[in-house]
This record gives sequence, C-alpha cells and structure tokens, in this order.
Amino acid sequence: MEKDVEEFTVSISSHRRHESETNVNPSGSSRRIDQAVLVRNANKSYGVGKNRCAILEGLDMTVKRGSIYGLLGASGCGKTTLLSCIVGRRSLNSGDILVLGNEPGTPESGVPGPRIGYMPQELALYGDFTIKETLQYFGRIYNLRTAFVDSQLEFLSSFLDLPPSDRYVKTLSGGQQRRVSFAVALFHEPELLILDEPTVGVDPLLRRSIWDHLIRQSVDHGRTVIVTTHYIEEARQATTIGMMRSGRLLAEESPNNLMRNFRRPSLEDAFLKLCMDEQQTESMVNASISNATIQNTEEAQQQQPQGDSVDYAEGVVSQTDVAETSVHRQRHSNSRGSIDSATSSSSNATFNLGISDSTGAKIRKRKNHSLKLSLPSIHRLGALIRKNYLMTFRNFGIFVFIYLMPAFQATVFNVTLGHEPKGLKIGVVNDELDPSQGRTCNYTTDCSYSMLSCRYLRYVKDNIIQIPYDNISDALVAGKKGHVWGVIHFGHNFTEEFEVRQSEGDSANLKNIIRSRISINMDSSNQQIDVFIQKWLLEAFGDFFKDFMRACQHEPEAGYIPVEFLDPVYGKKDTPFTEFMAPGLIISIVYFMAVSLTAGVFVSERKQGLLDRCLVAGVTMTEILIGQLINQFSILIGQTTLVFLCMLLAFNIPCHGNLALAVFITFLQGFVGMCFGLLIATFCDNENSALLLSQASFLPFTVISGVCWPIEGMPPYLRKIAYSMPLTYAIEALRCVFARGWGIERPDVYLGIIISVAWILALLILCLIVLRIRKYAR
Ligand SMILES: Nc1ncnc2c1ncn2[C@@H]1O[C@H](COP(=O)(O)OP(=O)(O)OP(=O)(O)O)[C@@H](O)[C@H]1O
Repeated sequence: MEKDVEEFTVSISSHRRHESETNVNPSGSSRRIDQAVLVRNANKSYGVGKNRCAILEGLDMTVKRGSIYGLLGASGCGKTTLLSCIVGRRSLNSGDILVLGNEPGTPESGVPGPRIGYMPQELALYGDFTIKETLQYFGRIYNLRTAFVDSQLEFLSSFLDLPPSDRYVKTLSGGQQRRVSFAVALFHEPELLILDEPTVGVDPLLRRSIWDHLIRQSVDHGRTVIVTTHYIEEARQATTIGMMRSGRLLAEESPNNLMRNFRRPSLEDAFLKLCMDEQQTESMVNASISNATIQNTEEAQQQQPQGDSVDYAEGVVSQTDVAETSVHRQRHSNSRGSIDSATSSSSNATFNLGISDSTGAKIRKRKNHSLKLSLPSIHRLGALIRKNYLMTFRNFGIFVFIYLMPAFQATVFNVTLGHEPKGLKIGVVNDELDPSQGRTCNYTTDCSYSMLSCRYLRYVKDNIIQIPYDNISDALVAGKKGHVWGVIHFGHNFTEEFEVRQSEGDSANLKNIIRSRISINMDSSNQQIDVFIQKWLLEAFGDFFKDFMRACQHEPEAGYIPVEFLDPVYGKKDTPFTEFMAPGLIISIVYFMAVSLTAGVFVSERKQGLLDRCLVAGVTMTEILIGQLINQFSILIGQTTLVFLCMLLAFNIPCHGNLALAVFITFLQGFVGMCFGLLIATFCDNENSALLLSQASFLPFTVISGVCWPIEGMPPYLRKIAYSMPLTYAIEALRCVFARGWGIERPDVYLGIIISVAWILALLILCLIVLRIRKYAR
C-alpha cells in the first residue's frame, strides 16, 4: 500500500471494468484514462451577495484509477462539497471535473449512476425498511440479478457484522445503521467508491476490516476509492493523501512521501506542520498584499507604476521556506488567483486539465443542453413505485389516517354546516295585550279582526323562541345585552289599524300604515342568523295573511306582494347551503390532502439525504416525480371514493349529472394538488416550511375560488384573481354537474377539465425547472 499510484498494476477482472478502462473519444478512437477523478481549478461558493462564502478555491485533485485516495481536512473545509460535485449532485461555479473520463451528469459518463457507489455523511436510509429490503431496493435501482443481490447480502452481512437482515433500519444502533449505509455503497461493486466518513461510529476492529476490504477492492479489483476521514492515522493505508484546508488541497502525496517531506513520524504531525506552514505563508502573503497595495497606491499617486501586487506577492511566496511538494505549486497559483481576485473561466480550466479540445467542447455542449429530459427507466421506476407503496403500507396507522381523513372532513362539514339554526330567542313586545280590558291572546281561526298580533305570532317557526317583554325599552336592553337576536313590536291598536289598512287599500294614509306595521329591531351582528330570522318572519307573515284571506273567503294571494318564485329551473326551492358548498368542498378536501401529502413525503425524503443517494445511484428526478405521482394517485382514488360515498350516500347530497364525470373532475383536481405539493417540496428544504406553505395556501385558495361564497359577489379585480386560481373553474364545473346535471359538452364543464389539465402541465414543468435549477434533476 505504500507504493505510489504510478507503480500500481491492477488486474482487470470484470467485463464492466474493461469497459470503463477505455473511453471512446469523439474521433472514434479508444484511449485509456488513468485518472478516475480529475479536478482542475475548482471554485465553489454558497450564498449570494454579502452572504457569499467561497468553499472551494481553485482546487486541483488527481485520483488515479485503482487507488485509495484519503481526503483529509478539518471539519468544514469543504470535503463533502467537493465529493458532492464529484458525484454530480452539485456543480462548480467554475473549473472542471472529470469522473471516469467524463463530466459527471453527462449521459455517456454513467455518473451519477451504477459506476459509482456513494456513502453520504448522513444516514440516507429508509428507517421503515429492513436491511434486506434496503439492499433489494438498491438492487432494483441498479437492475441487479436476484441471485447476485442475495449473495451480496450474505457476504456483506457477515463481512460488516450486520444484524439479522429482517431487522428494521430504524431499530438499529447508530453504528449498525452506518454499516448498512456502507453496505449500500459497496453492494453493486462500483468502479468508483466515494465514502464520506465511513468509519465514524465504527469500532476499531471493524474499522480495520473496512480498510482491509477497501485495499482488496483497490488492489485485487482495480476499483478506485475516495474516502474522507477524521481519523488521520487510518488514512496511512491510502495510496494517496489529499490534505485539504480552506477549500484547497495543501498536499497530494503518498502517506510516506508526506511524512518524509515534512520529516514527521506520523501523518497527523505532517498535517499539523503543513497547516502551520500554510498559516504562516498566508499571513506573509496577506502582509505582502497590503504592502503592495500601499506601495501601488503611492506609485499610482506618483503616476510611475512599476509592477503590480501580484508579482510582489508571488515573490514573497516563492521565498517561503516550505517543503517542495506538488501542493505548494497549487497554493502558489491559488495565491495568485486570489490576488487577481478573478475566477478562471470554464474554458481556462479545460485547458488546464490538458484534455483535448473536443472533450472540452463536449463539456461546454453538455452545459448548453442541461435542460434535456431523459426517458424514465422501467426498472428504476418499478423500484421507486414499490418503495413508495411499501412506505405507505408499512405505517398502518398513517395509512388508515390518510385514506379516511378526507371522508372524515366531509362528514364534519355535513354535520356542522348548512343546517338551520335553532333556539333563536326573539323579544316580543305586544302593546295590543291589555288583560285589564280583556285584550288577551285568543286562538281564533275565522275571519274576525281580533288580536291579529297573537294570530301572526302563531305562524312564526319553532326555530324562534318568543320571549315576551313588557315594554320596548326592556326588550331593546335585552337585545343590547345579547339575550335576544331581535325585538318584534306590535302597536297598541295593531289589529284595528290593520283592518283599516285592509279596507282602505290604496287610500290608506301614512299614519295608519305605520301603526299597522310589525316593527322589528334585529341584532345583525351575525349575518347568517339575521338572514334566517328575517326570512322566517316574512314567511310567517305570508302564511298568516294567506290563511286569514282564505278564512275571509278572499283569494289568498289578493293584496299580497305580487312577486312569486315558481319552481326553479335547476335545483329545488330552498336548496340547502350544503348543496351549494358540497362541490367546492369535495374539490378542496381532495386538493389540499394531495398538496400536503405530496409535499410532506417528498421534502422528508430530500431532507434525510435519501433523494441524494437515489440520484447518485442513477435515478432521475423525472422518475422520482412519476413514482411519487403514481403512488399518490392511488391514494387519491381511495380518498375520492370515500368522499363521494360519504357525500352522496351518507348525507344525500344529490348529483343530478354524470357521476363518473364528477369523479373525473375531482381526480384531476387531486392531480393538480399533487403537482402543487411537488412544487412546494421543490422550494422548501424542510417539512415545516412545506407544511406552512401548503397550509398558508389553503385559506386564500378556498375563499377566492368561490367554495364558500359566490365569485359574483367579489370586486372585479378579485374576480380576475379568482379565475386564475387552479380550483375555480373545476369547482364551477363540478357544481354544474351536481346541481344542473350538465355534461362535458357544456363550456362550463369542459373549461373546468381543460384548465385543470393546463394547471397540471404548467406545475409539472415548473417543478422540473425548479428541480433542475436547484440541481435535483439531470
Ligand atoms: N448548502 C449549503 N449552504 C451554505 N453553506 C453550506 C452548504 N453546505 C455546506 N455549507 C458550508 O460549507 C462549508 C463546507 O462544508 P462541507 O460539508 O463541505 O465541509 P466538510 O469538510 O465536509 O466538513 P465535515 O468534515 O464536518 O463534514 C461549511 O462551512 C458549511 O457550513
């Protein structure tokens, strides 16, 4: 292991290895590529503006094929960032990377894909899977034969001392989980293994056998390994050590050369010496920069420039007494780069790599076509769908909750909303009553004009409780205190005045009209109750008047207001509020369940690093989206069926149109919800923000889309917004099917369908664009 990589002779044992050893260049000739990974002038920063923070600064790295490359460095120096760029999960701001002869992310590179095995720092495993299911899942992703999967499971279980394979990952200890994660990276025997701190939480014995295994992989099978570790001494077993600090490689040598060059007995001491030298050089460079700046300023003032700060700084660097390693050359050029404060362009980096112009052109060409979609693979899609179902069914409680929740919500809606209020107290002040003069309520039903106030009150619906008050001021005080919803007042000679008004007809005078009136003061603080009471009191008068006319042998309608609502064209008289709201409610329940479920599942998978691991394994974002949509769609079928059963059968909401059409419109909206959920998930990095965003969208969407109030009641500008919402047209369409029995040939119905489909496509395209921008797609 102490030999240099150049001395390595590797035996090519497998067909796949043979394939990877050669690379067909654009001219058609084949050439061997000795480097598994080449990084040149890599620059990478996070954040923007004032928060911009450079992580990689002009980093060069060379990993020979068949070698073990130990990447060492303090926490936060950028090791994981570098690895994620190598596996194609992040892209550099400038500079170039070749992995196994190609730029990661290009279709011909196979990276991300089965050519690499990646063990990220985070666990990135499905807790609800058993060890066996975990390996089988990745086996399906890599399209491996069952016999191979079984033999690898057996081998890795004994080699890594894994617990029984039917144990759930979530029940394993931290160390055991990391070993399973390691097994996943090794499992498909990739050409290039990238392991981010594989030995953390692993006991010394197992750590040793892990390193032995890595050495065997490299020596016997010619596989390349890049490994990061905080245990510097264990990296002695690596072929090459890359010592990283502040986004740069300070040294890239064999462990022995490093110790020899620094005249130190251990790697740890060598690293320490290197860091101290670097720190010293940095301060000297900084000092010389400020000197040069002062000098330049003076020179500029004298208008006699004699060279620039760069040359001066270089001079200082070259004078420093540091060991002559390859890295010092890198540091030297980096110093110049930072003094120039210019990052090299991609094309410069290509030149630095020493790769042919055609390869450079290939890289540039690839960058131009980065929005091209790849076709989904059946086996990967199968693995994803299977995984999604397993995850759904494994948590039975959550599974039942997910399916029953929409039906439960629909039930709550039907039980609570739309029913007539009862027990509404109304104060009655009847000045007609005067027991001392024999004026008490009677129960006459004939044509006599006697105590008509009492006769009217008998027609008032039971939902209103009449509370008698002695005088109007007491009754109004009770109203102010909220004891009654309103006060009905009859004047002293109500019946007599009413009789005069009836007999005089059009010639009745105003005084008479006012005295024959039933006066009502309402507490209109509750609009719904107000509307109900007004309606019932008016209806009571209609019924009273018509009955009285009938008793007097007159035509009942005579003298009553000449407006009559006949049988409605659609629906029935007094359509309950629930029937108006039901279509909007069905759609919003299904829509928002789909939004929150999809967003939640997707974000949590991304957060746990599972998505990254799958993407590095070669799964494409399109496949992940399709897999999610298929899984969520089957949930949607169950949810929609239960909601319809609940609405139509349990609560008798009538559907006058084609039920299949109603279900179809609802499905489409569920699909729109899933796509919106995916879009939320692409924006949000954690479940909380995804949940917040989906909940925050709930109220505006439902209110503006006309679920609870007719859009016609909104101001014109809001109406425009309402019609641009994804739910509005679909709710209108469903209402037309439910209440009017209209079919797909009606514009109101087919517009709902067309606009839902348009939303689905727009949201999916938006998702893919965001995912691509955020580097979650390739
Ligand atoms: N997505 C991100 N956004 C902003 N900063 C980030 C992001 N990822 C990493 N960083 C920052 O970049 C720096 C390098 O992080 P990185 O994970 O590459 O370090 P590391 O060398 O792997 O550290 P460790 O050994 O502790 O894992 C850190 O300061 C980290 O806070």
